[in-house]
Amino acid sequence: MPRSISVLGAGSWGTALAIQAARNGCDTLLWGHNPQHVSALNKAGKNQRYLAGCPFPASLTVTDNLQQCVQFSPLLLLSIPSHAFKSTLQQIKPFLDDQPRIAWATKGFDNDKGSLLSEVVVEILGDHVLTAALSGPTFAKEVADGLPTAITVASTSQTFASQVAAILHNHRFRAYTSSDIIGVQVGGACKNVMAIAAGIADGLGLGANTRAALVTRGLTEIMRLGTQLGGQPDTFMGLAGLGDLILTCTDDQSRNRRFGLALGQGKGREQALQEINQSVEGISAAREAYLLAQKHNVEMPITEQVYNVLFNNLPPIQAVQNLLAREQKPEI
Ligand SMILES: NC(=O)C1=CN([C@@H]2O[C@H](COP(=O)(O)OP(=O)(O)OC[C@H]3O[C@@H](n4cnc5c(N)ncnc54)[C@H](OP(=O)(O)O)[C@@H]3O)[C@@H](O)[C@H]2O)C=CC1
Ligand SMILES: O=C(CO)COP(=O)(O)O
Repeated sequence: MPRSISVLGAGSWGTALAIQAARNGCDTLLWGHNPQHVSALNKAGKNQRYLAGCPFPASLTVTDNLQQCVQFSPLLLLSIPSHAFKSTLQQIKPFLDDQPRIAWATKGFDNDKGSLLSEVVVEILGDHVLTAALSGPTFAKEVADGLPTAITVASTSQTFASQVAAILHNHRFRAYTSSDIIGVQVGGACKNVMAIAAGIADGLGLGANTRAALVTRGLTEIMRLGTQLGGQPDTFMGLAGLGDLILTCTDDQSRNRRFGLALGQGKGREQALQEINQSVEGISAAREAYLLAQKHNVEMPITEQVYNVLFNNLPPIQAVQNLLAREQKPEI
């Protein structure tokens, strides 16, 4: 496979992944949907809006032309928010060749049907497409700054997983492979809901014990849903599970955690979103995970409380009380 990649989505994560691939000797084209933003990126040689202070390597260029981007490389990496995932696939479909290779770093579910993004790819493009999902504890800024990071690339094709991983892997960025594309996607989508929960608890000033309890019990319910959907238990103990859960529940670089913090401090949903002014994937993920849990009869009490705070105006402190009022039971 040629050493080239097209990255779709010029936000913080798409830009960081494009920088990483380009640094790794890959010809890289980054697509952004906003022509003014793309022109500013090309002019400045960096993404001031989303990744200030991280200059582009020479082998990275930016375009607003989707057809050009799709035809630039046989490997496409989507890093757009989940709400735009399906519509972007519909837009690229006419430009694809007969053996598309699609990877994505988006963390979330389909915002209409709650499907996994791998199911959306099959629905829109067919089941002949080679697919891979990237997930793990990876703040964009730290990757762009070249700080050591590890990620999981999951595909049902070991060969494709290795090809995608090789484009990104280097001495500062370890790209592991996995065959569990379901578990990796569920871990990445659901940890954002737990980061909102942990943020709410910290915003309410509930302390370190509460946070650790939420992370641990959060992992339990993510595993319940993930294994019910076909994921492997071990995946949830790995980078795309526990690794990313710890990262986003405990560090204020996480937008989901900061959103929860704001809610816990008494701010409204719209004010919190405005202050963050970037993707907060845990909001739609809370709704989709809650509905999936109902559909599959999976117990997800933390997700349910986050859903009620976000969509039924439940006061955050009442959500905590509801969790604490649950019946006593065995841990495992
Ligand atoms: N940031 C991170 O550290 C990480 C993020 N992720 C995941 O990556 C995905 C992307 O998030 P991230 O880059 O952080 O988000 P950002 O909020 O940083 O950027 C979002 C980008 O998507 C663009 N966008 C919005 N709507 C559309 C659309 N309809 N079509 C195309 N582009 C659109 C935005 O453009 P505009 O500026 O015009 O709104 C912006 O460029 C999410 O699923 C996130 O969970 C995963 C790992 C790490
Ligand atoms: O997914 C991420 C890190 O792995 C980024 O988390 P936030 O979207 O909460 O900032």
